[in-house]
Amino acid sequence: MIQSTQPIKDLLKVWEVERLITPLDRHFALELALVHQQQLTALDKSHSSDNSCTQSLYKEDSYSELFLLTCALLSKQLSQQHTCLPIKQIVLDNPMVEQVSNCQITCSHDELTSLLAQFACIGLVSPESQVEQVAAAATPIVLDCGDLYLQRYYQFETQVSDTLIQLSKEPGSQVSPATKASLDILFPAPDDVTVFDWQKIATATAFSKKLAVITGGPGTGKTTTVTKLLFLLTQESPMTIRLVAPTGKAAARLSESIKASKQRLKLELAPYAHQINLDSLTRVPEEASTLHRLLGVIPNSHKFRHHKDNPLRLDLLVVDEASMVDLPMMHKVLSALPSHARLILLGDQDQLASVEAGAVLADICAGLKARSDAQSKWQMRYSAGYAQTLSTLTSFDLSLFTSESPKIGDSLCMLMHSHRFKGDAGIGQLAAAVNNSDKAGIMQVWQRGYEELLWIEHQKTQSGNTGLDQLLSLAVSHYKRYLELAKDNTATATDIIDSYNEFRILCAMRAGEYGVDGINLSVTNALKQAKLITTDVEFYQGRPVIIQSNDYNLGLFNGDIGLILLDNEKSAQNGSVPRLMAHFIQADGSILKVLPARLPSHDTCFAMTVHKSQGSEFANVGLVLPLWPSLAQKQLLTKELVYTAITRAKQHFTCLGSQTVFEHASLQATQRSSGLARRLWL
Ligand SMILES: Nc1ncnc2c1ncn2[C@@H]1O[C@H](COP(=O)(O)OP(=O)(O)OP(=O)(O)O)[C@@H](O)[C@H]1O
Repeated sequence: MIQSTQPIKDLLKVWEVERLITPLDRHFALELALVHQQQLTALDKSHSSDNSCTQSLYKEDSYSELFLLTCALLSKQLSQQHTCLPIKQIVLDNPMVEQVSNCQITCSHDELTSLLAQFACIGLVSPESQVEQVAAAATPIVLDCGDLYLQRYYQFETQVSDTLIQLSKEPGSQVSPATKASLDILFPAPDDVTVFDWQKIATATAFSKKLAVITGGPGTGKTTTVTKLLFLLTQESPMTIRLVAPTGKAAARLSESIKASKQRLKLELAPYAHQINLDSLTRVPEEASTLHRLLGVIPNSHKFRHHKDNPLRLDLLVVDEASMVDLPMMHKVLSALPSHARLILLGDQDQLASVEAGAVLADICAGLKARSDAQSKWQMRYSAGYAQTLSTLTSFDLSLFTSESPKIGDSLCMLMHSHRFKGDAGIGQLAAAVNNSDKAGIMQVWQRGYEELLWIEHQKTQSGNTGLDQLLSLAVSHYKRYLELAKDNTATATDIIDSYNEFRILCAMRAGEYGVDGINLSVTNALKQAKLITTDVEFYQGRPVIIQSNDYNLGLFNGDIGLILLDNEKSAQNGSVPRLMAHFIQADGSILKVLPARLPSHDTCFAMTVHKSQGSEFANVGLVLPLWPSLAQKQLLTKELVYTAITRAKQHFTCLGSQTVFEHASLQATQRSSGLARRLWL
């Protein structure tokens, strides 16, 4: 059932050298092969008199070879952020997808599935088996519905889906005529009665359900909706509410948005002060923290203080930017949730999936699409009974959106109208066309010549790339402002950081001339030429830094961005000579200062990856796409990546690229193998 030019053990080394697998993948496969061998030896001893065909069959070398190959493929799959390996996706005549195949699996996918199901190291999940039984069997690998999992990921996925399903079945607050009256005040009837106010429907959902997932693109009103909901809830009874986001930057932005939203709500509700208790607006929390902080980091440990046996002390948890939350983290959050607590997930399901394994938010929303392709439209999926409840509460007839198999559909709400982008504005149009993989639409938007959009074509000549030069001039003109402000002793660190955040270059990848490394170097050189940086020392006034690893003791986390600035404040206090410190804005708006020498691993941050930009927004964004992407780079260029980059921009979006690469990326959707959508929706 397996043919190869060399033993798989040797091929693993070849594949590692060719970077088809990582050293970790090879190590992992060899370790599991060892466990397999030990189990065979144990079986051998216990069945020394047993001559059954199956026993002898599995001792054959080719079976061990197949097992070793399968383990390497599974590990590779996990390294690429999938949570499982669907056996049907294995390319039988070239499983490692080499230039020239060195090994083939000579049986069909079905035969392969049946074979793998019989390995002692692989636990088979039958329709009757319970999650606990599978865990108790403690096989390192699990085979469920044709998908192979590591036991750990299988547990994460099944427990996350079980908890979400359970939460979606439970009620939130009791609805009453007073709830309807308050909703009517919070959301005045639209002029056009045929237009549904999905914000009102989402608020009613999150009020009456224990789980609410409110998704939508930028500016669709997720924060506005959740502010109104929290206001409504605080009218009812006191509640401990916590607001969190995956990164410090996203938490700070959530805090800012809630504050602004509360201000707007106060003005909007002023005429109704005699009907609704405005005082409870002060009880709506504004402070947001990171998920790490919420769960309680234990220094030098990967475990958190809060977990199943020491749950969080809260009644309602709001998680913003949920698309950035990976499967293991979602598992930790759900495990730490006390049994009475309610959960609201906010996010944009079309954004890049999390940096680590899984695509949890996209999987949660997957059931609202008839098909998995980009053109398929979203459609709500309410149970008939709940549609009726929502219709009564909101006065919108939701009977059109019912389903005979709603599953978790009652807990979902999708906001589709962006209030940030004007209907005809370029950024919104381009983001929508890319999100729909609409090739003709993308071309039309670029050709319309919107003031908000600038296309720069790579123009490679013998002496350089004039396209890149144009982007660098743009970068110099933007970064000049904050670098000059940094020299002004009267400017505060917050002012300087705000000015720096007006512009950012985003790259599709890290390495290469057009990756983060190359572009950071080019921008630094351009700023030196413009005399805006006048030193070669590592830490200079105004150097932007991005943290690359978590340092729980310092309170700095992967992706945090700060500026090296003179600590004028301290010197004004004690009269000392100001010294350079790294300044970071915290989620609560305060500044964290760290000695540059104490910073954990970090890089310069004139340019950053699109991945790291999630949860942030900038007035002006410049996206850099590679000129001639390699095959591996092409796989990373997806519509989610381009969409995320475009939607980081509030005022101007510039792209340095070539038309073919932009088009290729916009037409390619991210595929993350996972069984979560199936568990939630089938
Ligand atoms: N129903 C509405 N009518 C008019 N303007 C609205 C409405 N809802 C939201 N807005 C405005 O749209 C802007 C974005 O709203 P909000 O911050 O709530 O969206 P969001 O989805 O949370 O955005 P982001 O994706 O940036 O987090 C705000 O200026 C808000 O005042």
